Amino acid sequence: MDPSTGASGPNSSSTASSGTGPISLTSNSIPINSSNAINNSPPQSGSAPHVSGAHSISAAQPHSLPKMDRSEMRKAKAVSDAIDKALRADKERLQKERSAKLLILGPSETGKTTVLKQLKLLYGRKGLDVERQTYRRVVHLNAMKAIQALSYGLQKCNIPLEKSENIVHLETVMRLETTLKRYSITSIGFTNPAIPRKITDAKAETDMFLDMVPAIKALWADDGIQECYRVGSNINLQDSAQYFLDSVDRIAEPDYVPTDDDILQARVRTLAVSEHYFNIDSVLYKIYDVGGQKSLRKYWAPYFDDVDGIIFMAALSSFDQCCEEDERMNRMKECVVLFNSVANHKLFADTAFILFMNKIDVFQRKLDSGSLVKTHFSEYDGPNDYATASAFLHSRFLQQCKDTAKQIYTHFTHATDTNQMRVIVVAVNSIVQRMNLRSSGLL
Ligand SMILES: Nc1nc2c(ncn2[C@@H]2O[C@H](COP(=O)(O)OP(=O)(O)OP(=O)(O)O)[C@@H](O)[C@H]2O)c(=O)[nH]1
Ligand SMILES: [Mg+2]
Repeated sequence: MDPSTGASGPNSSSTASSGTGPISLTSNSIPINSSNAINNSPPQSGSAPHVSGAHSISAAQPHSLPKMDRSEMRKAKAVSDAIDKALRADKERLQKERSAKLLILGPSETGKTTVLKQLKLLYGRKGLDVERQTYRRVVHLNAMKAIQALSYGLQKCNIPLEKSENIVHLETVMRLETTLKRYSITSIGFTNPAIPRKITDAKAETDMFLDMVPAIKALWADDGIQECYRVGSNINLQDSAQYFLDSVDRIAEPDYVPTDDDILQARVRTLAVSEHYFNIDSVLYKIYDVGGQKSLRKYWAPYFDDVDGIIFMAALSSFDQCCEEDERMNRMKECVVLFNSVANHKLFADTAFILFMNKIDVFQRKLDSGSLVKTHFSEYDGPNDYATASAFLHSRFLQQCKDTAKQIYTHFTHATDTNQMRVIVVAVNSIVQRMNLRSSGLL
């Protein structure tokens, strides 16, 4: 698959290519409630020269100027402070005028937090450095969960192990089930010091992982497990399974530090809505990442007011998966239902609506390994190739819009690919800005 660059248009789609040249965007990622949220932004044109002029009053005076007495100095200082204050207010007002609120919505595991990580990488001052060390344990847990899911999948799909001597490893992995359940990784457990120590004890997790390394390596090399990886679409396996299982030696190194790619591949379930600030092309974006599980969707509504843009994430690769919460429901069909309720929401009538058909790489891999779209969408009678099948699945979403004039901008995305996301974020920014100008009557 070789995605080609193209501008996205209303109710049409595009896939941005990797490797496009650098972009000239200034960037800032500012933590919530940060008092320097505005001050850290680049100065607005016209304000800086006045600020320096105002400050010169309290600096040492040149000899040629008449001397001021104390009361005159105080007055001058008061005037200077007042000018500073007015300039600050002006700067904040200008900043607010060039700001946008963006929600990232969609079901669980569609890649919402991954897009946010990319924004941190592309526009954050510290990239992913703040969380890098914490991800060490996440990576170890992800690798253990991956081999565990494959071991259970082996039984579910009735596939025998290639080497009988690996049975002992299979038993080791199965025995870990209850232990691993305790170590469920969520965005709350990830950051909340109030969570019981056992769950946040990174050393215990890493030790457990190191003990399991021989079992993980032996099982991952077994043809039975490999077969299960190829054919098991419903064994609850993370998309990053292969990435981490191929990297076991590297991530088991004593001085292992997660790379940016490791962090993008790592899976942490989001439980609480989080707010993030980014300065993209001099526009201050307030971006919300939400938890996509069904039980968490009731927490989305309070954020629906005054939204300038929505990125709705759908996983193209979920066409052959069932929902985690309800095994009888197809994941993509459930996603289409959710899309219907968001796209037709009355509060979003004038909101820029961007649909990310994500995980194109996993989708391609599934088609290549013989998973048939027709098996899950009986009305589909086209060939099982990327172009036709993705267009069909995309049309399921577009059909949901009751307002036929509503513009849905689609991108076919690979959210773990930073080069592709760099191009797509620029396109999203321009869509949101265009919609803003239009709704304020300036376009
Ligand atoms: N291969 C591949 N993996 C992806 C892609 N996008 C996201 N992932 C992986 O999918 C997993 C889930 O992604 P998240 O960003 O955590 O999903 P989410 O939508 O935030 O899920 P919730 O927080 O539960 O709502 C992670 O392991 C990501 O690395 C993609 O385009 N390709
Ligand atoms: Mg998330």
